[in-house]
Amino acid sequence: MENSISGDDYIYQSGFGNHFSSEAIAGALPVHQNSPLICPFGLYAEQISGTSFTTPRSHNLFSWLYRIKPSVTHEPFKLRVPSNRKILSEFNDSNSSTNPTQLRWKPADIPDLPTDFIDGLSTVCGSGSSFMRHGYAIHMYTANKSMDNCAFCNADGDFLIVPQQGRLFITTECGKLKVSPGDIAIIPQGFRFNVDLPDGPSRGYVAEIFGTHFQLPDLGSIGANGLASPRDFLVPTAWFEDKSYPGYTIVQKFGGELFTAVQDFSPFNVVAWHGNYVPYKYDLSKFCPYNTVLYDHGDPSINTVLTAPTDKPGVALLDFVIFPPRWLVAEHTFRPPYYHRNCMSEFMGLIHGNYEAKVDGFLPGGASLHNCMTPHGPDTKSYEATIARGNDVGPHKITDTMAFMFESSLIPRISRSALESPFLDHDYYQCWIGLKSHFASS
Ligand SMILES: O=C(O)Cc1cc(O)ccc1O
Ligand SMILES: [Fe+2]
Repeated sequence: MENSISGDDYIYQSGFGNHFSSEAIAGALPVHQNSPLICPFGLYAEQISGTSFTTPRSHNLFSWLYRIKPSVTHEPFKLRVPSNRKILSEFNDSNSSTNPTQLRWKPADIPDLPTDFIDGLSTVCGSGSSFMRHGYAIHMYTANKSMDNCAFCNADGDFLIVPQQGRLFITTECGKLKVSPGDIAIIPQGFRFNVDLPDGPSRGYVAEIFGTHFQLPDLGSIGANGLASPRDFLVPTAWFEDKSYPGYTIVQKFGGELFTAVQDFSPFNVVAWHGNYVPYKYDLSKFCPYNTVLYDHGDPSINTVLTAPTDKPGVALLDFVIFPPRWLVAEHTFRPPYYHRNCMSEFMGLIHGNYEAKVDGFLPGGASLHNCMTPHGPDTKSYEATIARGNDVGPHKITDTMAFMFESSLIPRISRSALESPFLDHDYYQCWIGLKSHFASS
């Protein structure tokens, strides 16, 4: 691949789970070995692992980075003051509550004060613990300024970032990712990255998973093709800067706390790398939805983009599911989502447009949480409108919509800041109160 220092910095390699290689300078990757006595161009070899060394090969994740200075070259980590106390990585009585009520949040305002991606992160809910390597956290962010002279490193888990407003130009140790609303980005545990906000005001959602990584769902009887195609996942190409940066700060999230370490050079000094442990992005409009073509409503699992598994087959730590534009064709069928209570817990967000189960109140940038076994479904207005349209509706395409769900088998606790948020919609329950009995026994 061409060096990206001049010209377009955003050159990608494609494929999910490949073992990639990338050189910003031809010849920078050692040939036939990972740790030569002296690496090409005098670079340092450094490995980053995403799984234990002995994880079976099918799931083993690691990359080799060839860099100008190794990432260890920094002053000691110190607890950052002030830390961002709104970020949680374990969930207990002291920081969060259980709550079976249907919860919904209006879109949060973008702050007036200068706020970067790190300071703008706030945990909504989650379960388990980053220390125990099992669990997840759902955060949201609002930000208005680029990260300046600093890089973020999350030692706790992988980030799946869903921008809703404003593009994110993310520089990683493997290269650069341009992520627009409608795209998602995955930054695996441990990678250093910087988020630049070219559009200013930005808002979005983050699912963080502890102890495992995202994979493509099995397709079962769908066959070999469909849903998210491996070739549509884009991985950066090597990009580096050989610059001294006095006071450059690494902000390391470790056990939910933020630590800082100062160094005098850019962490984006990787001239070449190879491996399968990589940041990547995916454009949700590339998703190829499958669905019912005759009658009834398919379960939302049919729209799974990525899944983070547990040890139990078919039971996800966290599924990332989307509700994209698509044709609805089912006959004599209530086409919106059915009423239901789910043993899994459902956090939903809306990237743009409207969601088919809610006529109003669920807005782009907002969120809802329907916890384990909490009843939910279409609001009164969407139920009545669907019934009023009757049976004879024919094929209909729903457009201008992109809702998504983070669905987990672990029951989330809700953070204090989310429950005390001025954006919490205290009247959410009202959207179902008007559902009338249509029962007629004769
Ligand atoms: O609750 C929701 O809106 C998400 C959802 C959508 C759907 O089509 C079926 C089940 C489900 O949980
Ligand atoms: Fe649901």
